[in-house]
Parts: sequence; structure tokens; C-alpha cells
Amino acid sequence: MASSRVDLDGNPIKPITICMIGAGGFIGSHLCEKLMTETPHTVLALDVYNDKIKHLLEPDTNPWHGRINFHRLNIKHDSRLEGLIKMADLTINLAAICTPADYNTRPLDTIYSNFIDALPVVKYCSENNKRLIHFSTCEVYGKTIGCFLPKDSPLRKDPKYYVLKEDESPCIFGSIEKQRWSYACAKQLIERLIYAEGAENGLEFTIVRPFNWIGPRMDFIPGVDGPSEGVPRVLACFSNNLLRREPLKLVDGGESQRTFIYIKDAIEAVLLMIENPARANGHIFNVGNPNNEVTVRQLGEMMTQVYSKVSGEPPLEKATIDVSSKEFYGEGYDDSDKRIPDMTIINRQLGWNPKTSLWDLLESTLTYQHRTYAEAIKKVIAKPVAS
Ligand SMILES: NC(=O)c1ccc[n+]([C@@H]2O[C@H](COP(=O)([O-])OP(=O)(O)OC[C@H]3O[C@@H](n4cnc5c(N)ncnc54)[C@H](O)[C@@H]3O)[C@@H](O)[C@H]2O)c1
Ligand SMILES: O=c1ccn([C@@H]2O[C@H](COP(=O)(O)OP(=O)(O)O[C@H]3OC[C@](O)(CO)[C@H]3O)[C@@H](O)[C@H]2O)c(=O)[nH]1
Repeated sequence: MASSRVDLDGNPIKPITICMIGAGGFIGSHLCEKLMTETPHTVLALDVYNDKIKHLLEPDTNPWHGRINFHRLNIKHDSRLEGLIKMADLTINLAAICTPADYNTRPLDTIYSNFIDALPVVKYCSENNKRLIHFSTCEVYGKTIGCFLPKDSPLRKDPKYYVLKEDESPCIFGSIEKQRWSYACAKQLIERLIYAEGAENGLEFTIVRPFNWIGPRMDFIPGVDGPSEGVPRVLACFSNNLLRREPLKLVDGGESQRTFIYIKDAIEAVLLMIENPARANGHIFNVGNPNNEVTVRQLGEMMTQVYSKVSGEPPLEKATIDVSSKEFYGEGYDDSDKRIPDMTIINRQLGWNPKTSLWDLLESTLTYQHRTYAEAIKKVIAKPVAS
């Protein structure tokens, strides 16, 4: 590891110990990989699962052996949590229920996971003067102001009505019956609590609002490495459809818009936050790629084209089908209409910008999906169904 690593102000970077909660998930696995391969830092990796970081934990001959230690624990009820936070210089909290299919069907679990379970983490960091990087979500913005304007209003084209700014945009959620917003609301309240701990008790914090980070190891493929009836996020839903040669399901016409960012670009931003505390503390950062905006329908069409290229299989004649949100997610679902991150703050504080185009990131991700799952899917499909 280069000992000459310096921060953005030219100061040498000292090795630190990081307590990473939720290290076994999608983002955690990429962050652990980055920290092991490119930095001298040590990671205390906390999670209920470790399948996605197994390659970093074994074998003992890995060059980073000894710098990553896995602790299997559930932060809901484990007395080791405070001790592990105390052992570290920095805590990164990624643990959450964060798949939209859960928000309206398991609202209590969602609220507990995203608010109640995060409380002790904030408390222990504050009481022990430990720095905290907390993962929130772009979903705290909810809907755009523009979506309430008449459909033909020219103001809908004005960025003032849809670009999402950390220090200006309001958080606009639906009614309480729309339980979709249980997650966003819990995330908003924990953000407010962390902000208040900073203001009243001097907690050193950074809040990250990821805008649809996607890439290898995201979620699961139903029936292969996750429950057959499970509904992961859109990348894995569409990957599953493509692998099984089924039409992609477009919820409510696939009209919602998203900006997708490659996980590896996003992890660069997190590393800058870790290694530049003076520039990152006290800030809330949007982390997304405003250049990669598509409707969900366009995403489906692009994934279909890319998958055909990487698998060598022709696309289905009917590549997509429409499905209502009630049928797909159940009662209480609602959606964010559009999500374009304003990049001013992260650019000013950390000089960071995303690089990878949507086509390129889908090409590397779907190559991974095909290599990892195509054979397993064939076996699942070939298995006779028990009568
Ligand atoms: N991926 C994105 O684009 C995105 C977007 C917005 C927000 N986020 C936020 O980023 C964070 C990480 O997201 P991800 O995509 O890696 O999700 P993920 O589900 O892959 O990872 C979350 C990890 O937390 C672990 N976890 C959950 N509850 C736990 C508990 N009680 N004790 C111990 N471990 C627990 C899970 O086992 C999982 O490994 C979440 O807070 C999420 O809300 C992610
Ligand atoms: O088969 C499908 C699955 C989903 N959709 C639609 O795609 C849009 C995006 O869905 P998804 O990736 O599942 O999640 P969201 O972007 O809505 O929310 C996430 O954003 C950030 C995060 O906080 C964590 O990742 C989470 O809340 C959406 O419009 C679905 O309806 C589809 O058409 N077909």
C-alpha cells in the first residue's frame, strides 16, 4: 500500500480502523473491496450475512489478511455493538431494509430498521466522540415539486422544479395510507436526529444520499440466491427476467425516471469522504450521476439490448409487459417521479464527479449477471415442479 497517500489538501493519510455496519450488503461489499485493495485501513465488518464479502475474508493468503475482521451480529440486539464502535475511529452505517417491495408490505420492520435500529449507533458515536458516516437515501426528497404542476406547464422543464438540492429541496411524501413512504420518512427522521446531534452535541457526521447505485452483487436473483417470491430492486428484477427469458415487467407503464450510477464511481466518492473528514464533516451529500437519466421503460429497453449483446441470445419479440403497481407491489405503493441530483456540494467539497455511462455500466453489470447466474437459472428451470 503506497505510504505516500495524501488527502485532497496534501496531508498524509494515516491508517484508521472503520466499524462498517451492513458490510455484507451490496454497497458494503464494494466498499470493503476498495478499502482492502487500495488503502491501508482496517475494517471491522458487521453484518448478519457475509456471502458477498467471502472473497475478502478467505483465504488467509489474501494480501490484506488481518485488516478485515467479520463480526456476525444483528444490531437490533447485540451488546458487542458499542465496544466495536469504541474500537474504531470511524463508523459507517449501511444497515437497512431498503427494497421498495418491503416498504408498504412490512412498514413496521422498515421503520424499525431505518430509524429505531440506527438510534444506538448514533448515540454510541456521539457519546464516544466517534465520527459517523450514515447512509440515508435520495428517497428523502420523495416527489418533485414539478409533478404537482399541470402536465402541460412549461415550468416542468425548469430545473428549479425538479433538480434535488441537499440544502434547499423539500421532502415531499404521500399520505400515511401510502406506506411506500415509511422508509423515506424513517430515513428523514434519522437524518434530522444526526444533524441535531451535530448541532447540539458536536457529533462529527456525514450523511450520504445515494441515487440508485447499481452494479454486480446488487440484491439477489429470486429462486437462485434469494426467495422465489422475493422482489428485489429494479436491476435485479430485470436481470432475473432477462436470465429467464421472460418479458420485463414495467410498473405503471415504466414512466418514472431515475438516474443510475455505477457502484464503482460512487465508491470513489465514499472513499473521499472517509479520507477527507475536514471537508466531509457536517455535510449531506447527494451521490448520483445526473447524466444517466432514463425512464424505467428506457432502462428496460437498454438492458434488453445490452443483455442480448453479452449473452449472444436474441431479445424476445415482446420484451416488456405492463403491470399495475397494485398488482406488483400491493396496496399502499407510490413512487418518486424523477430524481436528478444537484452536484454542487459534493463537487465543491470533494471535487468528485461520476464517470461511467449507463450503457457501459450495464454492460459490465450484465456480463457479471450472465456469468454468475445463467447456468444456475437453467438448472432451476429444468427442475420439475413438485405437484
Ligand atoms: N443501493 C442504492 O442505490 C441505495 C440507494 C439509496 C440508499 N441506500 C442505502 O445504502 C445502504 C446500503 O444499501 P445496499 O444497497 O448496500 O443494501 P443491502 O441490503 O445490500 O445492504 C444492507 C446490509 O445491511 C445488513 N443489515 C440490515 N439490518 C441489519 C441488522 N439489524 N444488523 C446487521 N446487519 C444488518 C443486511 O444484512 C445487508 O447486508 C442502506 O442504508 C440503504 O438505505 C442504497
Ligand atoms: O420489475 C420492476 C421493478 C421496479 N420497477 C420500477 O422501477 C423503479 C425503480 O425501482 P427500484 O430500483 O426497485 O427502487 P426505487 O428507485 O423506487 O427506490 C430505491 O431508490 C433508492 C433506495 O432508497 C435504495 O435502493 C430505494 O428506495 C420504480 O419506479 C419501480 O416501480 C419496474 O418497473 N419493474
